Amino acid sequence: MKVGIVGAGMVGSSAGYALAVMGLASSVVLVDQNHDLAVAQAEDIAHAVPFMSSTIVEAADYGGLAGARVVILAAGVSQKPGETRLALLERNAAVFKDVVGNVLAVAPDAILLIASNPVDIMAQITQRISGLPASRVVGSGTILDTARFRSLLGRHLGISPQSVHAYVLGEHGDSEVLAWSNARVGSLSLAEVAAQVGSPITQHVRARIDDGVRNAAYKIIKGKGATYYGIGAGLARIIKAIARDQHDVLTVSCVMAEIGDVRDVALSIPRVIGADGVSEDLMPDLAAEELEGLGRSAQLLKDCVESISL
Ligand SMILES: NC(=O)C1=CN([C@@H]2O[C@H](COP(=O)(O)OP(=O)(O)OC[C@H]3O[C@@H](n4cnc5c(N)ncnc54)[C@H](O)[C@@H]3O)[C@@H](O)[C@H]2O)C=CC1
Ligand SMILES: CC(=O)C(=O)O
Repeated sequence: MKVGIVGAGMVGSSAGYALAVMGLASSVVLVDQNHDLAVAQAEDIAHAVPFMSSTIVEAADYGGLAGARVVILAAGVSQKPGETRLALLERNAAVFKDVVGNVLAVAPDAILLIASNPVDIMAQITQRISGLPASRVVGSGTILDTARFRSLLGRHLGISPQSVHAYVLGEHGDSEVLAWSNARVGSLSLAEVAAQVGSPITQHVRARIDDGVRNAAYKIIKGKGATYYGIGAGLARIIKAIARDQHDVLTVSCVMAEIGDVRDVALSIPRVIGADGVSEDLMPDLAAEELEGLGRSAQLLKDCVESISL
């Protein structure tokens, strides 16, 4: 399977690296307006391949994306320390006006996997520009926030994050909702497991984990300028579900006809994803305050998307 990546910066190259070392694609093609950067990233990643897989990694112009089953869109600007994701909207919307048309001109059948921020709104803009069905325009959404939540819960409990089933919903951003009420570990409720391992989820623990998830990007960007390993692996995980038609449940962002009182908005809930993109939305049963938070998140995203003229 060929995977294209537009935007060969930190996020795009990290996704390319993850795909190559995991051997999830037969070919990865990097495209960037800075062609020299794309060439350098492709070469560097290609030098990891002999240790891990047989993926062919190349840089190209848009023509090189012909035949790609999935194209990751990671082009545009990223946050400076202290800047919100929403502050990037106008600049990245302008970038996508060119990028989406260029991709579809050569890869009309591809699934578009959006990473650029603010990712929910960029996914919605991409769907509008492309006219593709929502199922084929997939934002990475809260896949990364969900991983952060599982990582912190797992660390608190002394249990592998892969055995923690907990989701972050709504915006990939400040208004996101940690779905504590239906978090499970193995097949047990979080409270049961926490009691059995002697690590209760007190209000203090909950606040610490919430802060660790919600503000992770701000802290990492302050420390090293950008986040990229987490999302690189997250994008590769979504592509694994597509490449192997796994029908996995992942929190990705897609335009939904309605959520609560808000119509036509992209945000994350658990969704089934396979070879054709998203096939099902799985709306979880939430506590009242989580449902209210999700409604506020949806309304905020809707207001932002309406503020942008396309
Ligand atoms: N969805 C998520 O969970 C995450 C999203 N991001 C977002 O991903 C995006 C990329 O971040 P980084 O890779 O760190 O930025 P970066 O600055 O390292 O890379 C962006 C690349 O886009 C290229 N680019 C800009 N305009 C272009 C155009 N018109 N055509 C082709 N290429 C173009 C630039 O030349 C640059 O190489 C940002 O919007 C960032 O906020 C970052 C981390 C996590
Ligand atoms: C930058 C970003 O969106 C993140 O790391 O969550």
